Amino acid sequence: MSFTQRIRLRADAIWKASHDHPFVQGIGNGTLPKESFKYYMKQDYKYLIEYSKVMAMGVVLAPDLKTMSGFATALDETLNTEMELHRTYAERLGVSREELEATVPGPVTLAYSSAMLAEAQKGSLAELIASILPCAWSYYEIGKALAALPGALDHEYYGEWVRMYSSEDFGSIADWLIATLDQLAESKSAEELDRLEAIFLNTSRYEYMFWDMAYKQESWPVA
Ligand SMILES: Cc1ncc(CO)c(N)n1
Repeated sequence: MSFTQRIRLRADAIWKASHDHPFVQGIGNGTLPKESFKYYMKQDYKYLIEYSKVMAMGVVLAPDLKTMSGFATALDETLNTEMELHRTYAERLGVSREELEATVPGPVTLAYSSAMLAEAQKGSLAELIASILPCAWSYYEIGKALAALPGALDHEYYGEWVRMYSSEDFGSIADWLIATLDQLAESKSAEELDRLEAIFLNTSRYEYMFWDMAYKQESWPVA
């Protein structure tokens, strides 16, 4: 079993909880309230700005040109393809570009972004990838699972979201991160692998919390 298969298995209960979350299921069967989706899109836009910075740090930490290029591709895909989805939905929701960019990050958005940035700043590429892998990988799994539900891909409102995250272009980034982490893991000690697993489990938990935050449109308890 590869290292990433091992940590994916350890995170299985968390990933299953995300998959079963009413927010995720609501995108798949079209019943998600638009207000929750609007809140999510705005928060996710802010999250993706920080996620992009982490990938840019991947370019800096990369040991060779091929790896630099992989992070540059992932960065471009996020800033110019994935975030374009958010900009398109914002327009449909009547949210201006200014309002979108001025979104105040909620508690989970801030905690999750900060956790990724902190791992990236420690200077090890493996830690950086372990922290962002649940993001790319779990969305691709969710995208594919929802795409298999009848009508989800063609849904007039949420179909575009499902098409984005089930797409091969999106999945190829997850596959590349998986392969890169497995390669880096080969030269790590057992202690270092445990540490990578702990990072992966933590950001997997944040993925669940992000869905839950969006469903509840949770904001700071004191404004
Ligand atoms: C919170 C979150 N995790 C993962 C992705 C996938 O890029 C996303 N857009 N948002």
